[in-house]
Amino acid sequence: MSLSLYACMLILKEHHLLKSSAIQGDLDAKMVDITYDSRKVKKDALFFCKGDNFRPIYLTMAKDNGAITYVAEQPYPEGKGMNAFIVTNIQKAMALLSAAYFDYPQDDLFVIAYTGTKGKTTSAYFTKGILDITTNKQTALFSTIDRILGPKPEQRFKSDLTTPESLDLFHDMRAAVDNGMTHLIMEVSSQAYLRNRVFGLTYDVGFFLNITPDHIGPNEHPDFDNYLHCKLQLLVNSRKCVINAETDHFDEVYAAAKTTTNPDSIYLYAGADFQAPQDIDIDFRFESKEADLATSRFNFTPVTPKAQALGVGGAYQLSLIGDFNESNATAAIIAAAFAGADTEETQKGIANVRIPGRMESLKVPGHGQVYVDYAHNYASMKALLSFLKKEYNDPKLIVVVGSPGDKGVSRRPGFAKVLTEYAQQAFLTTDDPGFENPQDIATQIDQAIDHNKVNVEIVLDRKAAIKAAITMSQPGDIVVLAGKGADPYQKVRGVDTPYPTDLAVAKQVVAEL
Ligand SMILES: CC(=O)N[C@H]1[C@@H](OP(=O)(O)OP(=O)(O)OC[C@H]2O[C@@H](n3ccc(=O)[nH]c3=O)[C@H](O)[C@@H]2O)O[C@H](CO)[C@@H](O)[C@@H]1O[C@H](C)C(=O)N[C@@H](C)C(=O)N[C@H](CCC(=O)O)C(=O)O
Ligand SMILES: Nc1ncnc2c1ncn2[C@@H]1O[C@H](COP(=O)(O)OP(=O)(O)OP(=O)(O)O)[C@@H](O)[C@H]1O
Repeated sequence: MSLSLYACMLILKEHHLLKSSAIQGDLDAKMVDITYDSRKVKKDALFFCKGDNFRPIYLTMAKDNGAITYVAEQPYPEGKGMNAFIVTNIQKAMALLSAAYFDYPQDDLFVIAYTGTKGKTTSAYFTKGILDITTNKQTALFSTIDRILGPKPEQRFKSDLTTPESLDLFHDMRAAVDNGMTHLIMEVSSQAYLRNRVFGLTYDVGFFLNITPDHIGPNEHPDFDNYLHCKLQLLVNSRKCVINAETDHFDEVYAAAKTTTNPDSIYLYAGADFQAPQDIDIDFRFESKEADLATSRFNFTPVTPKAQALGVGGAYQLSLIGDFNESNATAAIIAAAFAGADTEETQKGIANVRIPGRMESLKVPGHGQVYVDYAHNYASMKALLSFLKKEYNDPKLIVVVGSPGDKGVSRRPGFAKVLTEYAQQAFLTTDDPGFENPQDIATQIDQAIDHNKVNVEIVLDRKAAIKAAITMSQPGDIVVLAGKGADPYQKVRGVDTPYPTDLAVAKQVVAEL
């Protein structure tokens, strides 16, 4: 892979990003490496000076290590003797130049993108389950949990971000193409748009699953309007748009899709009981059928002619319970149909999908049933707890939960509200406290709980909280270990401190009972 100075200049000029440039020699000179990390620079590299924590010394290091060109929002004396492109927006410049450097790998992939406050990972995994059959395992996945770039075990690794930095994104897309992948399913966070990680990227099909307040606060979105605005960009950048008609802010969401997409290429889905406004045609409906505590069954019905043309209507079964997962599965079925899956492949592929940390359960002899789930805001906890209340016929709910530090501050009153509405017993504990004191976070949640309705204990040691919850539970009770899913660490003061996972801790507790 390589990129010439001339190509950089043209791309930056075309997008009106170039403020000034300093070229040391021949414009045809080529960069054969690209990075934003001075520690990874190789000979003849293109280096991006970006980030809140960028220091000019990194440019010195990059130059010493062989970088010949830098891109930055201001000139640096440390870059003397190098080629320089000074740009108005480093994140946009990095996305565009990275796509060019890796030779536009998105053009060789059918790209399906999901955004939404909840359900991205689940929908992405359901889609992968189906398309692995349709494409014979030639489907890549960029999710919060894993990044899968090929069929071999060494082509799969844990994700650090839901949506990678642009340079990493295009690097991994190129690797996926080189590994023979033909399709890509990716989760797109609102942060990805806020930070221009996906700037210039167009998806073949883009999904808007839902939106509720989250990710608002220092280091994230300044307010809900900004959060919504960022999420809407996914639809603006999709060739076909698929929208959950039951989402809050539907009118704004539909309007965003229409700005760049003809209504013929916009599809809506909803549950069977959803009353749509008169001027709206729902293209796909799903309807719950009988379910047990291990399996969910539902019918999926294309209603309009354009939906029927996709041809994947029928009866479906999931190994992941929760009525919200039928909505996620509906999105996945539509995505797979656009990618060419038929009904049989879709039914087979989706039926056995399980996702680490989502609705994992554990039977505990002599005690209540344990559920581990990644629900970590008001909307997802409400979906989870109301589902369990209904399915288990109003059991006693014992919930272990904490709220992270340094972000998502709105989750704290949200947890207090949902615990007051549904739980009988809560153990407030630690969940990625970052640079905050976990006791303060727990106290903030506790203060907003109605103690006439819920008994609350603060047990900061998460393992001890899980032990206390399981030990006190009686047969017929439900113990919910919420918020961490399958996370194998606690983020404490900038360090990912190893943690065995909630399910592993629960199993250990049960073994010792
Ligand atoms: C606020 C935010 O999005 N920050 C991301 C961003 O950081 P940044 O651009 O400010 O970079 P930085 O960490 O300040 O580093 C400064 C620069 O110096 C460089 N450096 C550093 C040391 C050195 O010796 N040499 C050197 O060159 C670094 O490589 C970097 O380029 O780019 C980094 C990758 O280059 C990300 O790791 C980082 O995500 C942080 C860790 C993060 O937690 N982000 C969360 C909020 C996030 O993005 N979450 C969403 C999901 C949430 C949602 O649904 O919205 C996600 O997509 O994961
Ligand atoms: N459609 C939905 N509506 C409401 N809650 C949901 C929905 N889908 C999943 N959830 C809940 O949210 C949790 C997280 O689900 P999932 O990981 O699929 O979402 P996500 O959008 O990837 O979340 P995040 O951005 O936090 O990583 C699940 O464990 C479940 O409790």
